[in-house]
This record gives sequence, structure tokens and C-alpha cells, in this order.
Amino acid sequence: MRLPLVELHLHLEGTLEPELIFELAERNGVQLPWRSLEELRAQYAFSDLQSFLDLYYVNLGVLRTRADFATLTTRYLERAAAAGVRHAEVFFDPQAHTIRGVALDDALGGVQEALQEGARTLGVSSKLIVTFLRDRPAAEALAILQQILAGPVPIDGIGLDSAELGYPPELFAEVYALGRAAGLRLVAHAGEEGPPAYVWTALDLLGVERVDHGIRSLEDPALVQRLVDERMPLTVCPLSNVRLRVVDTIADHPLPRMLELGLLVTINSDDPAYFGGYIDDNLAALQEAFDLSAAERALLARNGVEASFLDPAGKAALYADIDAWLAAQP
Ligand code: HPA
Ligand SMILES: [Zn+2]
Repeated sequence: MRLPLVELHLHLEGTLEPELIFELAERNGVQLPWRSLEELRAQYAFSDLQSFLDLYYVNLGVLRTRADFATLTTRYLERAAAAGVRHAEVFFDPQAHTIRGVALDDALGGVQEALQEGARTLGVSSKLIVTFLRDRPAAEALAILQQILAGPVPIDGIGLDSAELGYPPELFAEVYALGRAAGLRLVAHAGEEGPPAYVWTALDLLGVERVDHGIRSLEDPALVQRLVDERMPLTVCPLSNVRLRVVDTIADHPLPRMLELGLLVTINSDDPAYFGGYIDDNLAALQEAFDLSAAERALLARNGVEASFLDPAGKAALYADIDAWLAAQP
């Protein structure tokens, strides 16, 4: 039995593997700037968040039809299931597609269809969190959210991603007010490259229930205290942090310190096709760097369950399976 996992910080577009990029480019007659997989793979050396985003936005241009979005989602779910993921709360960026002429309902509908199918065939339950691009106008995000709320595809939550520095959470207060009024769950990227002040305003002005990344919170002891007191989850992505140069190496990652401080830390893969691995690879890298015990790995898995938007019965079932896994460890 594999350790049952919950994944809470995963950009579906960030699961677009190089092979699938070429497959979809061919299917859709899209001209890529790279002639071979090797040439594409050579682009994956990032210096910061923006250098990654530049490639991410070019590559997702191969996603055109409803079937493409379903394929992307199904491939992720298959890989996640193999890693032991039982529940995934996935991010999807509608604006990255609507601004290049893809119909909202095709993009969102293809994702939703595959998520429902994945629950049936792979046993991976899911929630769909629509993320808004913070480096685009808040009015555009608001219009998309209104369109989604009036449309056929139900969503579970909203988030905020893309370039962080210079785009503080408070720009999106109206979007989050609408999301809250519509009964959606609220998360936001904050404190990845941005300062602790962005985590404060994500909490106070957006009312988020989880902070995505949040690792720069460690620079502000009063903020850490608040996160601990409120049991506010942080969705941490170790391999992403290394590849985007937020930390130097896995061995320098502050995960052990975060756990010692009593933060509710969860482990996630962010953009696994770009950052060198899926959730199991992230856990394996941490285990190698920090020699995690089975009990520590089970704690990280339990944190994922606690931080999820599953109902109490769904959480109880996963806690029981994690306990069973731990009891079976040597
Ligand atoms: O890792 C990320 N950070 C911020 N925005 C993003 N959009 C896709 N992936 C990311
Ligand atoms: Zn992210």
C-alpha cells in the first residue's frame, strides 16, 4: 500500500509534459518554436518565477479544444494516482486560454469532464479551483468569475497566481468578495517571491483559507505566530522552490524549521512537468535530504488531509488509511 496523499497545490497547465506538448502541437497544427524534444527540454533552466512563466505561457498554446483540456487532466490524474494521490484540489488558469481565443466552456468543461471521469476510473476525487492571473487586470478576473458563476461548469474555489511581485493581493479584493458571496473556497499564492506583507493582506483583505507557498512568512515572526495560532495551511512545493531559486538546494529548504515552528505545512508539486517531479518525487527528495521517518511522512500526509476542503467523512476515511499505512511500516 502506498502512503495516501492529498495534493493541494497543482497547476493543471504545469503538468503539460514535453511529449504531450509535441503531441498536441501535431494534433492541432500549432507551430512550436522548438524543433525537437531536446531543444524544448533545454529551455527548462529557470532563474526565477518569471523565467518559468514565460515558457509556461508559450507551451500552453498547444491546448486548443475541449478534448485537449480533458487529455491534459486525465494524464495528470493517472500520474497522480500512481503516486498515491487520493484527492487533488487542482488549479486551472482560464484567462491563460480565453485571452488567446479558447472558449471558456471548452477549457473548463474539458477539465471538469476529466476530473469526474478520474474519480470514477482512478479513485482520485478532486476539487476545481480557478486561479486568476494577478499580472492582468482585476476587472478581467471579475468578468471571468461572473461568467463562470453564470455558466454550466461548477467550481469549488478561486485562487491567485502568476507573477507575484508588484501585484499585491489587495488588487483582487472585489473578486474575492464575489467568490465568498458565491460560497466558493478561497486560496491565493502569497509569499513565494513576494514579501510577508502579501501574506498578511491575503489573509486580511482576501480572507483566504490557505496560503499557497507562503514560505517567505518565515521572515516575519508575528506572521508565523498568527499562521500557527490559526492553523492556517501553507501549500509548500519544495522542488518548485529549488527550480525557481527561492531556495538554493533541497537541503537548504526550510521545511524542517516550518514543522518545528508548528506550521500546518503540506507538500505539493506546483508544476511537476517543469520542476523535476510529481508529489511522490517531492516527498522522495525531502526524505533523502532530511531522512524523514515514516511518522514524519504520515504527518505531512495528515496535514494535507486537514488542509483540504474535503468534508469530515472524506477526511476521516483518509486519516484511517494513513494510520493503516503507518501501522504497516517496519
Ligand atoms: O508556480 C507558480 N507560481 C505562480 N504562478 C504560477 N502559475 C503557474 N505556476 C505558477
Ligand atoms: Zn503555484
